[in-house]
Amino acid sequence: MAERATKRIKVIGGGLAGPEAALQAARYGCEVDLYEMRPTRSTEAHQTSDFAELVCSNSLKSESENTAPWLLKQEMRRAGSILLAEADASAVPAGHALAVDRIEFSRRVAERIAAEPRITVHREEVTHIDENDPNTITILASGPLTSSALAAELQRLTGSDYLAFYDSISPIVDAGTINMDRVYFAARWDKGTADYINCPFTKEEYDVFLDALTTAEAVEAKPWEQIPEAAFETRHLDRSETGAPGLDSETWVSSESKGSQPTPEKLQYFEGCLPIEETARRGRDTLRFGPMKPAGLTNPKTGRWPYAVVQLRQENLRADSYNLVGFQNHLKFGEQNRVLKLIPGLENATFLRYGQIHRNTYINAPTLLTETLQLKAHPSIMIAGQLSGVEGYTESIASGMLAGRYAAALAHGKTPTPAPRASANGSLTHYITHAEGKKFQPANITFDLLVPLEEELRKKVRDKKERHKIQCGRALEAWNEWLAKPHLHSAC
Ligand SMILES: Cc1cc2nc3c(=O)[nH]c(=O)nc-3n(C[C@H](O)[C@H](O)[C@H](O)COP(=O)(O)OP(=O)(O)OC[C@H]3O[C@@H](n4cnc5c(N)ncnc54)[C@H](O)[C@@H]3O)c2cc1C
Repeated sequence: MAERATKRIKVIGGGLAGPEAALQAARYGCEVDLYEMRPTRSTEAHQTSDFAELVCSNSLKSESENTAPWLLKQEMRRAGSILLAEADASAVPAGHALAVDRIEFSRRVAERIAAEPRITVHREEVTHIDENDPNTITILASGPLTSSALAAELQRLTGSDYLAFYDSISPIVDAGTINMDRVYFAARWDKGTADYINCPFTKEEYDVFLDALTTAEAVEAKPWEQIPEAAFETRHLDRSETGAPGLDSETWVSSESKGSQPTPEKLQYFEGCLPIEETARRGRDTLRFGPMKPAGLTNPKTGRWPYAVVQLRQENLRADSYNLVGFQNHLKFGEQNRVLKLIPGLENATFLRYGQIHRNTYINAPTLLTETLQLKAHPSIMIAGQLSGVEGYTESIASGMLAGRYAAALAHGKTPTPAPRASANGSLTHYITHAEGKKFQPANITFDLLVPLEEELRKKVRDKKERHKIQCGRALEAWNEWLAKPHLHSAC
């Protein structure tokens, strides 16, 4: 039984990081107030008032052993991440990836929160944070779509400007409206189970589709999409879903640009992270070698790879809806309905959701945050989730998990010990707190962030997979040691 903490924990945000932080802090004996503004006030992307709503894809990325997303999840499982456990319990078939039934996932998280007597839920927008309250540790986990009043409050506290960048949503199609005679199930290179529906194109079909896509009408930029006159770089981050084997069928790519205000005609996009129509404009074959890559996807009807392919990934356990992998876009809904129906097999499709693009907010963590996710200027305020500069569902949950544990230690009058640098969790934190402030970009977990192998070992082990295996082994060892440290247990 955990001993009672002397300070309360206030968690702002009922998305992914917030509930995980709240549940962790409660588990370690703290009284927690969890604030969520929905349904009173919603964001541009959320559609429900549920906790832990996945606003876009339903994938928590790769489960392939010795990949970076797998490593992060393994560490989280060992540390007892509550949301990841509920994600595991809500899993749907998705080849090498962990994808979840989003409704079931949210329902389970809500159940866990309701069952925790130490958590009090407040359905209200937080617009003020008292940095001088000696009795409260605040975890700010209000996400990439933090309400503007709270963003202004954050600016007051940090004294620095916030950033805006763009992020995209792929369309979802009603499975019952897919013409199954024209499509086929297959796993790329026959690796894993054949969970993806593939829509095969001939050259003629591809040409027609490409012409329609590149000339379709785009949405005008809304006020919330405008990039503010940022003090440092403005950026765009996007996901390009590839479905490639060995990957988690989802690769987030980012790059940066110095931004000026976008015009309605032309939003600023970044190399390697474009909406599908922008990628298509790069060249007639760009899609065929990118998100519409047919390699390894043999069509059983022809025995050959098609000219190009659109992959559909299962959305929920009932398998009654699928998302169009990599088809985030910024087209008008009517135009999407017209253009996407040119995809073979989707000629009579009903789209349950169209692609969209949204503003995101995050802080300049290298300047503002300590390795235990506390604001340097106000140590009783912590930042977790996407707002802290990590990128992705799993990374946001991981960050909430760490914040909850650190906050619990602080509430018990202990000094939290940061996650070890060698671990995936520690590497993510190390990245956001040590990257160059001026060029800071949010990041997913990748091997680039982990401690590299010594030069000698690198030369000896030529195979990349083998090197990754060694890095994962070292990370898990360091993580286990950290988990076993008494300072964490003394907080419970
Ligand atoms: C449009 C979009 C699509 C994305 N798609 C993906 C994807 O497909 N895959 C992926 O891995 N990542 C994706 N991300 C990135 C990121 O993983 C998610 O945004 C993730 O939900 C971040 O978790 P979080 O807990 O930090 O924030 P959120 O999950 O957004 O939770 C923050 C919560 O805080 C609440 N809130 C905001 N302001 C206040 C306030 N003032 N008072 C009280 N409550 C407040 C919000 O209502 C929200 O519920 C996407 C992001 C966006 C914006």
